[in-house]
Order: sequence, then C-alpha cells, then structure tokens
Amino acid sequence: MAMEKHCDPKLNDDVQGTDDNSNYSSSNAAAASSKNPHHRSKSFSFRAPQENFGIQDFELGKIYGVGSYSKVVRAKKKDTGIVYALKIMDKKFITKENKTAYVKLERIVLDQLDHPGVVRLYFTFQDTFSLYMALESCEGGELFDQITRKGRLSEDEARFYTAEVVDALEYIHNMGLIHRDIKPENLLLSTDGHVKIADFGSVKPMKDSRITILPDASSDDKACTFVGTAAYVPPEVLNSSPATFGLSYVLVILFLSKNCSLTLLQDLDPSRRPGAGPDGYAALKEHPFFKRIEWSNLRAQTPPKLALDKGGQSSKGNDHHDSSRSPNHVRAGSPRQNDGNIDTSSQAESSGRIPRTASIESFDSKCSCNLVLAFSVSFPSAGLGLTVLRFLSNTYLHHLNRKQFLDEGESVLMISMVKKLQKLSSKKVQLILTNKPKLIYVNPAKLVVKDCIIWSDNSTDLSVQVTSPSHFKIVTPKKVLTFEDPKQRAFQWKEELGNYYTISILQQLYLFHETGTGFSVSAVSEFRNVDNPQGYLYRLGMSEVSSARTYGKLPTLEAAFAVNPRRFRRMVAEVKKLGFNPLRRNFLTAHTEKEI
Ligand SMILES: Nc1ncnc2c1ncn2[C@@H]1O[C@H](COP(=O)(O)OP(=O)(O)OP(=O)(O)O)[C@@H](O)[C@H]1O
Repeated sequence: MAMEKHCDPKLNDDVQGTDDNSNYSSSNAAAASSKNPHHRSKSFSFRAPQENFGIQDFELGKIYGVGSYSKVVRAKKKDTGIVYALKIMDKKFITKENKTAYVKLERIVLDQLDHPGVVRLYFTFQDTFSLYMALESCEGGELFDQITRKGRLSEDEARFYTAEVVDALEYIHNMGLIHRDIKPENLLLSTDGHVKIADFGSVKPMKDSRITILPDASSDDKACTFVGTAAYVPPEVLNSSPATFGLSYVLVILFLSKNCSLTLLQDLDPSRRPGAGPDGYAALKEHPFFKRIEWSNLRAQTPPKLALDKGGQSSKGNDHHDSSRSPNHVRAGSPRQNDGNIDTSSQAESSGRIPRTASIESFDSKCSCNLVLAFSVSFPSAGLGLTVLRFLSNTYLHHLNRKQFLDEGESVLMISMVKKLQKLSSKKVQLILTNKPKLIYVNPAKLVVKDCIIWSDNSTDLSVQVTSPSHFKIVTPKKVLTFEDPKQRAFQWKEELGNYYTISILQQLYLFHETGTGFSVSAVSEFRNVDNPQGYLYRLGMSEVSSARTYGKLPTLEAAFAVNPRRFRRMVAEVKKLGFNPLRRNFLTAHTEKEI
C-alpha cells in the first residue's frame, strides 16, 4: 500500500469543531522539530494518509473489542478486499471526555512506528460523527484470551510470548516512547499467532523521543501524569514518580512451581528489578530464562498454536461473518442508549467480553500449586508486569474460590475490579455477574464474598442507575450499592444487569428473523441443546446488541413490537415455550406490555 503521502493531517480537528490551534500543519511540525533535535526538521507528512473514505466503503464484520473511548470492528475494504481492524471513535464522546489529545497522539505515534510487534496503522478517515483508524487486523485475538482459553501457558509458550513482547517494547522504548498501558487486552496476536502491541492512546513520548510530536498532540507534560488502566499500572506510576527509563518495569510471565512466591515479584524499587538500568534489555535478553530464544529472528519462528474458543474458532475474525450490508454510518464510543431504529444486519458474533469470563472455569482445580507467576524486570514500560500478575493471580484466585461462590453449572457473565463507594471511603471489590442471575462482590484480598444478590422474576427488585460513565448504583429493595468502574463501563453494567435475559432472547430472535436466517426451529433447537440455554442466549443476544449498536441501529423491543406486533407476540410465545419469561425484566413500557 502506498503510504507516503503528504496530506493535511486534520484527523481530529473536527473533534473540537475548530481548526485554528489544532491544525496539524507542516509549520507546526517544524516548530515542534526546532525544540527537539530528533523531530523531523522540514515538513511533516503522514505515512498512513488521511483518506476520503466513508464507512460505506467497508463491509463491517464483528466487533473485535470495546475500549474506553472506541470500538474496534473488523472491516473489509470493498474494493481491495483487504481486512482491517477499524478503530471507531465517536467525536462527541471524545470531546466530552477530553480525549482529543490522546487520539491525536495515538494517530501520530502509530503513524511513525514500524515494527512487526506493533500494530500497524494504514490510514485514517472521518465523517460527521466518527473518526476512524484502519489498523492491521489482529485476527488471533488478545493474548489474554489465549491464556484463559488454555488455562495456562506452558513455559515454552510463556517464553515465546514474553520474548516477543520484550522485543517490541525494546523497539518502542528505543523510539523514546513509554506505552503506559501494557495489559493483556492490548497484547494482540496476528493470524499466525505472533504478538502485536496495540492501543497507544496512553503513550508518553520521552524528551529524546525519535517520534515527531506535533504541538497540539501531547497529552500532558509530565511522564508521571497518571494514565493507563488503574488495575495494571506499576506502583511507581501510581505513586507518581516519573515513569522514566529504568524506572518502570515489565513483569514477564512464567509458570512457576509451588515453591515460588509472589513476593519475588513486586519490588517497589524498580531499579532493583532484573533488567533495570540503561542496559536493561540486553541484560534481560541474556537472562537464563531466554537462553533458547533466538532474538534475531523471533518473528520467523513458529509461535504457539492458537487455542480455539468454545465455538471452535481459532481467530477473532472470519470473512463469512462480515455483513454484506454496511450501514450508512457507524456510531461508536461509549455505550449509549439505543435509538430505536431497526437494523437488518445480523452479526451473530461474540462481543469479546464473554469468552474471557467463561474461560475462568477452564482452570484445573487440581493444579492449585501451579501458580501463574512472573518475575519482574525493569523496563521503560508501564504495566505489563503488574497487569499480568494481577490478571493471573486474580484468575487463579477466582479459580480457587470458584466453588465457594458459583453453583454447579453457573457461569460468569461479567466481572471486573471496581470500587465500592461508601460515604467516606471506598473499597476495591471484584464485581461478578453470573447467569443465575446473581450478582456478587468479593473482597479480593480476603477472598470473601461480601454480598450476594439473587434477583427474582419481579422486575422491580433490581435496577441500575448510571450517574456517569464510570459510576453506577445498583438499587435493590433493601439497599443501594454505589460503584465506580475505572474502565468506565457503567453503562455496560447497566446493560448487562438491567436487560438480563429478556433483551437478549427477544432481540436475538428478532434479528434472526429479520435477517432471514430465521429464528427458526434450528435457532430454537440450538438453544435447547446447549448446557446452559440462558447463558447461551444471553451471550448471543448481547453480541447481537453490541453489533447492532455499532451500526447505530439497535432494535428495541418496543420498536420490534411496533413494526410487527403479531410476529413479536409469536416470538414471545416461542420463548415462553422454552421455559423463559421474556418479559420478566423491566424492559417494555407498561403500555406495550399490556398490548402484548
Ligand atoms: N488491530 C486490532 N485487531 C484486532 N483487535 C483489536 C485491534 N485493536 C484493538 N483491538 C481490540 O479492541 C479492543 C479495544 O481497542 P483499544 O484498546 O485500542 O481501544 P481503547 O478505546 O484505546 O481502549 P482502552 O480503554 O484500553 O484505552 C482491544 O482490547 C482489542 O481487543
């Protein structure tokens, strides 16, 4: 693809509705260059051009993932057939959340990175609502999912992935950048299973960065400014000491025996971690753990085999799931209320949330001594270590305690570390929604279930109020629980809790029907055959809902009913035959409910 194109890089001008001081002109770039000897001196041109494409030029497929300010969707360019991961950002949302600088920075940085271990940016475009970045499609999914699907990595697998991460981080750091949000969700895998680092929205260019940073694209002045995912940042970032080279660190995944202790792992003084110091990478690469790694041709080596997900797919993307009908425009950004339109596109794919929770169950209880651990190495990177450590140890803890808080056949639908807010204090808790439906929160330190809410058919016994993208209240007749989700998933929690079952079953069936795949006997019998029909329907339904939302056309039950009351009634009857009461949640207005 011809990348070298001098262009007017106004990707984000529209975010602020102005192009005065946020115009990325060559002169601005030159001004920036004069301050930094490493900046390019004459003019600035993007390798990945800003194109005049529209979303209708793509066939959209499944949602790869949802971040705090974007959705990433599989998208095939109609004329070339090339598949991209389209990162879609809602302009209004970005402006509202003050993410403009991060978006600009990510665009500029990705544009200049060129390494097989870093996700490639090919081009950008925009329309009235959204900004789009066409990224290299990482069809192997997140490393996170591989770890959870496999239950654990073998030492060789851990070594290989770790080596590829180290290799890519070395490149990133040599370019003078600190990623600051290295976590399992941002370590992606190519189709053949090699690691690619993604999500440069939190990147911090160092003073001697070799990256051209345009003046309006720097997110903050100090490396110690807190960005990243709170659960995963290393202590020095949380403690606000500067995240300079040699101070931040990476923990490398290892499977250790029962003799190993977690205390190995968390030296608060980054300079004491293995690999610290100016020669950190060289020293690390020579560590006995990497003895068998050939650093010079890592990418030519055969990576670990990708584990299939429960549906038997090896990768996150499949052409045959692509929609043949692209919507007029795509809305992305934060989860939003539906707009009542009806979409005829069907995307029966997983939303990316569910597999990782389901896979918690794949941990073998007999291997309780096999802790997934890590050893720490000092790196100019933030977070991988604690990320891995926290994720793995949390997963392990879930595993150990699964029996304690899950009944036979019960599975986890949504889980996240949140803060439970009290009047004067707040506590970190693990909030877990199961398919019972049951909501529990666990004290992660003591591994004690602090509360358990099981709700009944009475739709008034549980409701969720969202007060901001990160804050929500769960209201039950007995109490009101207030939570803060640092990943800003308040709306997701509301959606998952509030629309439990009903929305999914009916919407799923509705979409099946609408798209001609038929909600038919086969769909219904498929539901009957699975072990856990409620959970299955729920997953299918939620993925339908997220796909539909991506297309800006989430069908509400209200809308479905309005379009064809007879068919709707029939659907309700079908669902009832399966033993579910589709109207059990407080979803339809009293009026429609009566009509039905
Ligand atoms: N190139 C890609 N190929 C496949 N999937 C991707 C790609 N880029 C991102 N994803 C998926 O989309 C998710 C969200 O993407 P990304 O992390 O870039 O968004 P974000 O809004 O910046 O998120 P965050 O909240 O982590 O800052 C990722 O966790 C990953 O699962």
